[in-house]
Amino acid sequence: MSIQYGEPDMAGSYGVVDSFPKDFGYGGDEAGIDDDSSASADTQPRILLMGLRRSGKSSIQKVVFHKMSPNETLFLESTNKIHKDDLSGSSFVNFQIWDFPGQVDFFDPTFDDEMIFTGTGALIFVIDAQDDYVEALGRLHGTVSRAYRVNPHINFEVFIHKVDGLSDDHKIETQRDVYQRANDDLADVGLEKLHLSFYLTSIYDHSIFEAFSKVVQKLLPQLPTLENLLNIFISHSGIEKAFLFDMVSKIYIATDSSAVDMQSYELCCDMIDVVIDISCIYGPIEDGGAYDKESLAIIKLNNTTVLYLKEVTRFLAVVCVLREESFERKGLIDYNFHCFRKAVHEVFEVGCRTQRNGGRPDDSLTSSTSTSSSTHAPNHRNYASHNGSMISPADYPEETRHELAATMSDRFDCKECSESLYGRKYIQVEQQPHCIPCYDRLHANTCHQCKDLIGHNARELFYEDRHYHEHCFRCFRCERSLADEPFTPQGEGLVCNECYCNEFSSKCVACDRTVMPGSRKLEYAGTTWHEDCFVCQGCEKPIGGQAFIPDKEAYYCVPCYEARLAPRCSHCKKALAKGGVTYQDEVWHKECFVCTGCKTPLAGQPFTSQGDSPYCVKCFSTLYAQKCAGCNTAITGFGDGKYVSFQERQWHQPCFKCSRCSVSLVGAGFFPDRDQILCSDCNSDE
Ligand SMILES: Nc1nc2c(ncn2[C@@H]2O[C@H](COP(=O)(O)OP(=O)(O)OP(=O)(O)O)[C@@H](O)[C@H]2O)c(=O)[nH]1
Repeated sequence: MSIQYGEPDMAGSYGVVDSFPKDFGYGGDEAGIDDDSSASADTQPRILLMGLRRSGKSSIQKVVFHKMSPNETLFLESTNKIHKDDLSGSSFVNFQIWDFPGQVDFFDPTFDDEMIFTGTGALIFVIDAQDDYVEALGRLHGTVSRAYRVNPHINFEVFIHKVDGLSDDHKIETQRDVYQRANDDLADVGLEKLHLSFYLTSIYDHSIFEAFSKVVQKLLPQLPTLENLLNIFISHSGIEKAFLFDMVSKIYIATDSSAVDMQSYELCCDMIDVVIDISCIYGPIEDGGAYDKESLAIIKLNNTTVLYLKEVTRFLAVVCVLREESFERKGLIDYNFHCFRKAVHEVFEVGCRTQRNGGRPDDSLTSSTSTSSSTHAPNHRNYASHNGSMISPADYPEETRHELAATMSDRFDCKECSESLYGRKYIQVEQQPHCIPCYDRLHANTCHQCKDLIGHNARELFYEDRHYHEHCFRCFRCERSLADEPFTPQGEGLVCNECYCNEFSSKCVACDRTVMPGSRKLEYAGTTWHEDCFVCQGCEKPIGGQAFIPDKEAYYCVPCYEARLAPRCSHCKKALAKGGVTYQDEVWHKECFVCTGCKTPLAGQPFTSQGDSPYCVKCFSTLYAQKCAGCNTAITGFGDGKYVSFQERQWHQPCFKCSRCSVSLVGAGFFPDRDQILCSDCNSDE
């Protein structure tokens, strides 16, 4: 099988560029690099993407560097020749990415491994984790051992890719297995020294950007300097976390030395997308670029966190995460940012001038550079003269700036052991710099789980005041990692949602699945539903927070109930959902049940009927009631008790008495005498 090279005229003409840092160029700032100083294409350092066919190499390159959406990669065609992607014009990092076809054959005579591996900074080997990876491991072994023999300075990076399809446990198990087998294979041929780094990646989340960031950072000789600059910047400005991002690729080329938590990183990545998208829509059309000197964005989240993005160079931006109260000192942050920006420019100026001088530092710089520092990595003293003017909140404003500038350019020692920190990594604790050993000894947190110290370079996760190694942050029941999962504290331990639900949560009566804590649910009559499962029996739509009517075992929204089941008012014939009155086996809206005579509502009032029609007392009395032969008022039956009836006449009971002596005749014998009624005594007197 023969391999074609993407640009045949360049094949075999590559200059020897040694390991990556040498002649490492940057897409510099406008004034930063002369045209003739940028590395020519054939001497640019390169990153190789290798792996079996369809492992995802081209997708990675397209998603990270060309903003292709992950779904579009489904339509990528197989690569059949080496594809060289030159990023020098569009990205901060001035390198080429070579995407190799999956079927690359090292034994083909046209495969010039000397030429390919000599100028390589990093070799990324992509393994499809959703596939059987035995063949991939064989190819990995063949590739890295061959490359190592040509250039032992290459960084070998293994992307265990497409992990979006795997469960968390499966991911960890796959990583462990790949790690074990790959290293065993190398040990078998005596290549124990060859170091492989492993990353779990997917183009469907931020993991691919994070992994690429790590790959690129390892190739940056300026990394310690940039980290220190960011440390100083954040500690003097009340910022919690800051990333220096390449805007095109969303690779962060440096961050301060506090642990990177994925959530902050993802927030910052999302912010960059928002800024670029909005600039593309509303930015000045004539400039063409979505990102320029004026680029600046502030996003206030609803949890009192602020994200602050500012342009540093044509390709780089700082994205900071800070609390709202710290952002009140925006003037201070901006002033310190200004110092930081100047320092970053100067750091890269050094690289550019060094390049122009053919690899020698120029005279003006050697006088202020310590002899031990690399020409590409100015030590702390180089930038101290710039960042020395950064000020802390307590020192703000004005006059103290100069004092600080003076003192910081004098000494820069570890607070504990007093050893010089120039050119070394350090960590700020309460604004005091500590060397790494002192930091680990005095300030590193103890893991709540294993009780060991969490060293400065271990990934640390914390919940309230408990700190954990990343690998100790697990569910105490099923042991799964909780790094990217919601969890609930249970006494001293943490449990994942699934375990928690199995034990404590209620089940939805509709679907019989667990109602996850924190999810929206509905409880009624001691039963629980997922919000979406509580649907109207009629229209089958979720009822949500609306009123509903239970009917036997079913529930209906009001419109469905009215349309299908509700009884109809005997008067207006409209549905009656609730309330109402029943009269003579028929239902009525309260407002429809009125006196047949005067139309006043009768609900809650005494009423009587004449035939089928209801009447209020007043109307009934006027229209139909008999008059009492005693008092001549109506006998209504309401409140006036029983009445007595004799022949054509009626009396209220109290009125039924002897017309002469007024003795009550109720229950006694009486004698009608024309209009009168008499007791037996008065009758015999006659
Ligand atoms: N699920 C998932 N699919 C991915 C991921 N990355 C790439 N793919 C898919 O994998 C398939 C192959 O991707 P390519 O980028 O063409 O693979 P390649 O390694 O360049 O293949 P060759 O050019 O043949 O060597 C495509 O359908 C991609 O959509 C990932 O992170 N997750």
